[in-house]
Amino acid sequence: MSTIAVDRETIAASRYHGTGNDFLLVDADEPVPKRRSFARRVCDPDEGFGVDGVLFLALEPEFAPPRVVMTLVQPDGSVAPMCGNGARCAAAWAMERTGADAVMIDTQAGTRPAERVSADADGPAQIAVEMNRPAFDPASVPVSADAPVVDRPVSDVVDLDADSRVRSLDGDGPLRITAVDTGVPHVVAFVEDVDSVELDRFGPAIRHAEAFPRGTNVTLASPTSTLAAGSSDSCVFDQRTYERGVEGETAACGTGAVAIAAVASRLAYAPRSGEWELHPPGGTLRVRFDAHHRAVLEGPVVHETDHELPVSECECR
Ligand SMILES: N[C@@H](CCC[C@H](N)C(=O)O)C(=O)O
Repeated sequence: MSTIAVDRETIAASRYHGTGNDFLLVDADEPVPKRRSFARRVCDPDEGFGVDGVLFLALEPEFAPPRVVMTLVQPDGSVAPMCGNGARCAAAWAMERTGADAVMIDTQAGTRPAERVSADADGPAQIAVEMNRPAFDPASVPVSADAPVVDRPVSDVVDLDADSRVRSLDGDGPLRITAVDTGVPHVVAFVEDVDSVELDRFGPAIRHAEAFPRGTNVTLASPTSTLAAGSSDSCVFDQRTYERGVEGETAACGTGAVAIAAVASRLAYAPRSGEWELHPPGGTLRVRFDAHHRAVLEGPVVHETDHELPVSECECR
């Protein structure tokens, strides 16, 4: 095996989380030539930190606002083009280094402006990031179908066995799914109670369905009382997401939160304007759409710990 010489004994890394979706953040200047094996190692819950991914960040402070190039490498070594909570953590990291309250995040799914929306000394920073415009067309998701997968019976894409069957939101008939791209693909299903679903069985079946040639994240949503009342500009949903690349459920997913808002709006479960409040297990995320139908995702970011990782233990030479 070839060895790339590095003159450093340790790699600096910081652990952040956005609403419980946690990441190790590493400056792209750190000597990590083998990013996939590094990510597999440090994301491992036994040998590493058990985080949901590694964000390699290249800061470009000379611009106004400062820019940061973000690459997310996931626990399975795959690279995801976009990550809502990761982008919010990357923004906080860049803001700490530059003192700026606004930054631009360059992702593989486009450049995303981010800003600090509160500087409350007593609570976590609230960071908002402009997200991709949700797209339902088959080429964007992508879906191997001629027509968009919008409000289709789940049996159109996968044959779930009886134990994994979940009832639809109205409780009458099979589960219905909608596929949407929010920077990464999501399949959204509305159910009566997200906690009643065996997501560790239901998620992988859809995530690996042939209909999704690049795989998909699987997001469940159930409305809380605000939507049931049907009377508010603000809609509140419980959220659970099974993530591609993590191959498991995460405490929160930003692109999933935007996917819920986009699909709820498309299916007329919710008003097309106003603010959505999403409750994943890790906390609260907010989504709103601007005049150009671009989503803005907002929520807390916490800088948890700083680490010096021995190069020799990182499989990164
Ligand atoms: N947790 C993220 C999404 C990360 C990417 C996803 N796992 C994929 O591979 O598509 C978020 O907050 O958006």
